[in-house]
Amino acid sequence: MELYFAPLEGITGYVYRNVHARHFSGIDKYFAPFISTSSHGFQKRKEVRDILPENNEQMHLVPQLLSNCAQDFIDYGRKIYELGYSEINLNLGCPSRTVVSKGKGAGFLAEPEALDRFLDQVFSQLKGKISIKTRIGKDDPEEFFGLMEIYNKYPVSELIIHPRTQTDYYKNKPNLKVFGEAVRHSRHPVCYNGDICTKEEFDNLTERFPNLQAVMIGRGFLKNPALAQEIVMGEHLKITVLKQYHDELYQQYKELFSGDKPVLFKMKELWLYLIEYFPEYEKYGKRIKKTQRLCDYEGIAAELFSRLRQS
Ligand SMILES: Cc1cc2nc3c(=O)[nH]c(=O)nc-3n(C[C@H](O)[C@H](O)[C@H](O)COP(=O)(O)O)c2cc1C
Repeated sequence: MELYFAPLEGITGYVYRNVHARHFSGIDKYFAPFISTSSHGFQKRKEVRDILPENNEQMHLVPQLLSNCAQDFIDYGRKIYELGYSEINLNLGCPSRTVVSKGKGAGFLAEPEALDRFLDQVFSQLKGKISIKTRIGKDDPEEFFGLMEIYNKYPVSELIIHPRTQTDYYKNKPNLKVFGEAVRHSRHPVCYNGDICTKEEFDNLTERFPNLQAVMIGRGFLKNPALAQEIVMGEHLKITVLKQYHDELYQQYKELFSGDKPVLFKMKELWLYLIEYFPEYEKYGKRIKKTQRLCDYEGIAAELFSRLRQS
């Protein structure tokens, strides 16, 4: 069974992925955050930079596209295969209102006929591997049975299922009953995604579903960046390595951005998840959220690591 690092837009860009891959092992594939297609081709240099092979040498990367236009997907897809990638992932899970209102991400799930036509055109014209990351419906988990029939018609290389509906966002619990039905009825290898943050949660899931191709983890890896090696090799997170990982990430963001604000923005987003690992995390979490200057941030981070060493 393989372990995948989920795409987390705004957090797991190439700088983050490289730092993570340098300090922690056990990840079979990293998925890049989505690139939204348009009829004008790649729009932002930032998007291309994120998936350039020279920026991703230390990992197996799968680029992801967010699209409801088959021709745009095909045009972007060809460019991505030309870069040397063997797999592209289609995002049918993003629940954000701006994405859904355009009929993309999980919004596309509400239009099964259009989705069927989209997949028909894409699979007949693109010859590389295409995997799908999907939620189980727009509003109702029952939608998934119809969606499965559509997915089963095409040579999808892997079906990654986050068993929530779009309207669930990240609330409620993943629907393991519907996920189990999907595992039984899918023609394709299935990967589970959602709410796995500890080895115990991983073990419970894989005991219940022993035939999964892979498990994809997002926030769990942000909370404990050594979780994959803990699952695979029983190696727990070491404070020294965690500190090196933090320091290198911080350093790289300082080199990349000018001014305190964008660096703090990136680090604050990371701490939203990482903080739970530290003692008295609520108090420190608030202090990090409030900081406006890098020098103050550095003081709080140093205090957090020294508290962790003492605990
Ligand atoms: C901040 C954030 C950004 C995300 N960005 C993406 C994205 O670019 N593409 C995608 O398919 N899913 C995205 N997701 C969803 C995650 O990949 C994943 O499916 C979700 O967090 C559930 O898995 P987890 O419980 O292991 O985190 C994002 C989630 C969060 C919280």
